[in-house]
Amino acid sequence: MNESFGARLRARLDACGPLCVGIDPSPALLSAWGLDDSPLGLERFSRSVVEAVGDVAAVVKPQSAFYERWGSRGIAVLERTIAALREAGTLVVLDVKRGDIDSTMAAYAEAYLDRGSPLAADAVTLSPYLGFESLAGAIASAVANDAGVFVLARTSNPEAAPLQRLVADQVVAGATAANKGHFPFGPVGLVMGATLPELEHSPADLNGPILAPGLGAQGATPADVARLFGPVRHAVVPSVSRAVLADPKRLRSRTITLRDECAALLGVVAQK
Ligand SMILES: O=C(O)c1cc(=O)[nH]c(=O)n1[C@@H]1O[C@H](COP(=O)(O)O)[C@@H](O)[C@H]1O
Repeated sequence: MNESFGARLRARLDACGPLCVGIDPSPALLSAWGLDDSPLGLERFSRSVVEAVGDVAAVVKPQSAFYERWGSRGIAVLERTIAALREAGTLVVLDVKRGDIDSTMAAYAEAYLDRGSPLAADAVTLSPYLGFESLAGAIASAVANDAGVFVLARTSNPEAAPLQRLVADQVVAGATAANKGHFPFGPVGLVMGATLPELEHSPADLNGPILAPGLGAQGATPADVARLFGPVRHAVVPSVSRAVLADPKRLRSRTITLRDECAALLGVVAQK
C-alpha cells in the first residue's frame, strides 16, 4: 500500500522544515529574471525553481493561472514542471482553487488527483463556495489516490474577510469531520492566510495541515506565522512566492533562510 498524503507531508515537514515555495511565473517575474514572457520563458523559470528549491522546500506550489495564460503550451510546461518536482522529491500542491457541483468536481478530481493524469499533484487547492459537501467526491478521490486537498477557509487577502467570516466555521468543521480517524494527518488541509490579524476560527482539532500563504509580498513575517499558528505549530506550512522568487541568484538562500526562521520561531526541528 502507498503512503497517504498526510504521512508523506509529515515526513517531508520533519525532514525539511516548514515552508512551501510557490512557483508564480508572472510577466513581472519573468522580466525580472531576463526571460521572455513565452512558454519557453515559463519553462526556464520553472526548471530553475525546481533546481533551486526542490531539495530544501518541503512543498512546492505551482500557480496554475500563470501556465493557463499560455493555453495548451503553458499546460504542457505545467505538466513537465509537476513531473520535475516529483523527480526532485518535493511534494507538489497545485494551486487551482477549483470548486463546482459534484459531477464537475469529479472531472476536476480526475484531472488533478487521479494518479494516471499528467497533471496529477500530491494535493490541490479547492474552493468551498458551492458548499463543503460539493467537495466530497474530490476528497474521496484524494483518499483513493493517496493525495490531499487544501480548502480555502480564511484567505490571505483582506477583502475576503466579510464573506469568509460567515462560512469559515463550516469549512473548518467539514474538514475536521473528513479527517477523523486518519493518522498522522487526514487528507483535508485548510488555507488560512499568514496575514490574518487573528485566527477567528480555530483549527486546533483539524488533524490536518494548514497552508498559510502571505509571507513576504503580502506583508506577513515568520513572527506572524508563529503568533497565529503557535497552537498548531506542527501542522502549519507557511507559503511564499514573490519574496523568494524576486531574485534568481538568491532564491535558494532566501528559501533556506525563511524556512529556518519559520522553524525556529515555531519551535519545530528539521532533520536536515
Ligand atoms: O491558495 C493559495 O495558495 C493562496 C491562498 C491565499 O489565501 N492567498 C494567496 O495568496 N494564495 C496564493 O499564494 C500565492 C501568493 O504569492 P505571494 O504573495 O507572491 O507570496 C499566489 O499564488 C496566490 O494565488
